[in-house]
Amino acid sequence: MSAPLLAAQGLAFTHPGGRRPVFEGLDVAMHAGRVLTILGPNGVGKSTLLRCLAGLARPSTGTALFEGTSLQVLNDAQRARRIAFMAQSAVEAFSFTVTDIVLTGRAAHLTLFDRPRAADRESAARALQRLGIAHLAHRPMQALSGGEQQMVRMARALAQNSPVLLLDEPTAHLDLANQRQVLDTVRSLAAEGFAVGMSSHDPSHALACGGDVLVLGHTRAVAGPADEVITPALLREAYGLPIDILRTPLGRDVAVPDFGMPH
Ligand SMILES: Nc1ncnc2c1ncn2[C@@H]1O[C@H](COP(=O)(O)OP(=O)(O)OP(=O)(O)O)[C@@H](O)[C@H]1O
Repeated sequence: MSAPLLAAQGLAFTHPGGRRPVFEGLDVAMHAGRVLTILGPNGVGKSTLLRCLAGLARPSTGTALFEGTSLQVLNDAQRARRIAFMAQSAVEAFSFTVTDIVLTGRAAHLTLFDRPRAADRESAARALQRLGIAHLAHRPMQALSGGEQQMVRMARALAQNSPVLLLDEPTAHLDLANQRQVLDTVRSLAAEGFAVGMSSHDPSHALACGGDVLVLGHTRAVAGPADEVITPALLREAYGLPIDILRTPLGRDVAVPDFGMPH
């Protein structure tokens, strides 16, 4: 396989004043044309890791490298031209329209005094189209549902057109069809050569995207190709309940947790 676009070795992160590291000794490699899905229970450190990989949080040990260059030596615009990051939640300037919000994803391609050009507007429109939300373009962000806002924030990350995309729970708040839309988009971005990293609470998403997976557990992290690493035993270890891997009539492997049964 080619050299990774984004890589980190021996990464550790401890919150200021924190007694224990959130994680330590983590190795991560993201390749062009491949998806990396980060799985693991609540609070295990998925968002923290994504923020370290995006250069938005400073690891206590190790550093993330984009094509061998430490993110720490890049300024905000240089970093944003390499890595687009979608946070799990964000406070938006709600009076803006959806198009205005998506256009902010183009900021790294503009100087302080530039107004968005036709090409920036086209990028924004393409990102909305791609996620099937072009009809929302002129709506005020304020008037959208939580799931619609989430799709808009993903469109903003797409409009940034950076070779690495890091998406923190891009399927949170979404109905099943919109989860499918996001997964289709993630797969097609990888097919176009982007390196896409995302966190998820659903191991089926990692199986559906293929590529690599990093399963963060409270005692260890396991990484490798999704179809090899994701086993019922590892999922049980990570989440603490029985989880089967079943094949659907369409031949897709899905992870099915045992949620118990009615009394
Ligand atoms: N500012 C902070 N100070 C101290 N600890 C924090 C702070 N922010 C987060 N944490 C802790 O860091 C750990 C990792 O949090 P993080 O948000 O990365 O987990 P996560 O795996 O993304 O969780 P979730 O699946 O619930 O979104 C958690 O135990 C959390 O309580």
